Amino acid sequence: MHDFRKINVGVLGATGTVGQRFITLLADHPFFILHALGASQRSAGKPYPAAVTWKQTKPVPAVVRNLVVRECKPEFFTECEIIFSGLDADVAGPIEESFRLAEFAVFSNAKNYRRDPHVPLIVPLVNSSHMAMIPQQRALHTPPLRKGFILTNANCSTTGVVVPLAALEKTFGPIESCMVTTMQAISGAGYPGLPSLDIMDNVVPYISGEEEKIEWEMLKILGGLTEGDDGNKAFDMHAKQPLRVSAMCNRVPVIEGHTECVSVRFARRPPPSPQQVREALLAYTSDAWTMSCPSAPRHTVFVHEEPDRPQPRLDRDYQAGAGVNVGRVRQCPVLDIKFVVLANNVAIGAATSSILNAELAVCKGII
Ligand SMILES: NC(=O)C1=CN([C@@H]2O[C@H](COP(=O)(O)OP(=O)(O)OC[C@H]3O[C@@H](n4cnc5c(N)ncnc54)[C@H](OP(=O)(O)O)[C@@H]3O)[C@@H](O)[C@H]2O)C=CC1
Ligand SMILES: N[C@@H](CC(=O)OP(=O)(O)O)C(=O)O
Repeated sequence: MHDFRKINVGVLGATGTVGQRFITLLADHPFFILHALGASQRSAGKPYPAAVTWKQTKPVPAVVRNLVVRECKPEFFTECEIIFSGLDADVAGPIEESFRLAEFAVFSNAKNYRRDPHVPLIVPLVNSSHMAMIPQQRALHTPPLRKGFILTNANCSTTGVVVPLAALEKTFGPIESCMVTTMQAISGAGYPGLPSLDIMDNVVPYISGEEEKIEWEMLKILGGLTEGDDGNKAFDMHAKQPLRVSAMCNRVPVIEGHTECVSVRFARRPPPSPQQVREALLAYTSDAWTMSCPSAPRHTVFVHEEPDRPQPRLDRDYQAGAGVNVGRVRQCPVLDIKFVVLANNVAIGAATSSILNAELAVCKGII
């Protein structure tokens, strides 16, 4: 474990589903000190416990009980260096930009900057190397930013798929095709989720914008970084080996934990066997683990052998929801291999990923 000075951090969207998980995970963190909380004007000015509808299984941590919620403006967060954003996407764009321009390191959960060619879209268990884009992002500003940047995590369902796919590509080379069908938990919609009469005893086969996000974000995350002739790194989104992705997204009556059925076809022929795939998933270790990031899971991918696992209620909190669960690895008669993924949408699908991204930035000397 590195010997770092502790860093003051702020959480924007602190009263939301993701914000509450940020607070739970940061309450006693070896690198970070929870220093300031931000939310809307509806909540600003109130002591945190009065502003939030607390829905975590642990009580409101002592470290935030006496914090007063602030408006999400840089001038109210001056003692912080790092900002974690769990803001609603409707407002995240300009607010996160204001913090970047004010020289804060912004680790965002929102979708707003994921497609920006100069913003790293990082799943910390997969592509931390994309942090190499940060100096170029800073240089785009006049004058160049000294410390500020925006770095985003991925959509929670994208995260669940790209972790096993990265493990498989590392061992077997490029994947040509991927079909994914999701069964997404209600908490993915943010508090209060869907009306009970819409989701109880029901499945909703539509989540606005979700399929397009997954189909696009996977290419940026699994793509490489190429050095341009002007020394600028750009994203090479599978230009050489086009990965084709098709996603079908559903909302199901589960509180937390996204389940995803995945089928893949490898470029290499013959493809690997199910047993070879299981071994590659088990052997895969993330940079976050090798760099001793405190929130990194020991098993990046936990492979279940039982025929009826993983299941959200039983498996979503394994390794504090920081790893990804895979089960039912088997031959696919249409593509090559198919399996089931379970990712905790609020942990590795959101807050844990952003915290791991910040831990990696500290371990890499970027902060
Ligand atoms: N839930 C999940 O599983 C995942 C969510 N995400 C993304 O993370 C972000 C947060 O999601 P989630 O926690 O579910 O959303 P919630 O709706 O639960 O929380 C939204 C947060 O944004 C704040 N907010 C709303 N409007 C404003 C404003 N005008 N100014 C400042 N703050 C504002 C709210 O504050 P207030 O309480 O005062 O209204 C609240 O703290 C979203 O972008 C979402 O897409 C990403 C991955 C997974
Ligand atoms: N949209 C996901 C949650 C999420 O990841 O959102 P976004 O891609 O906007 O960060 C869901 O509803 O389950």
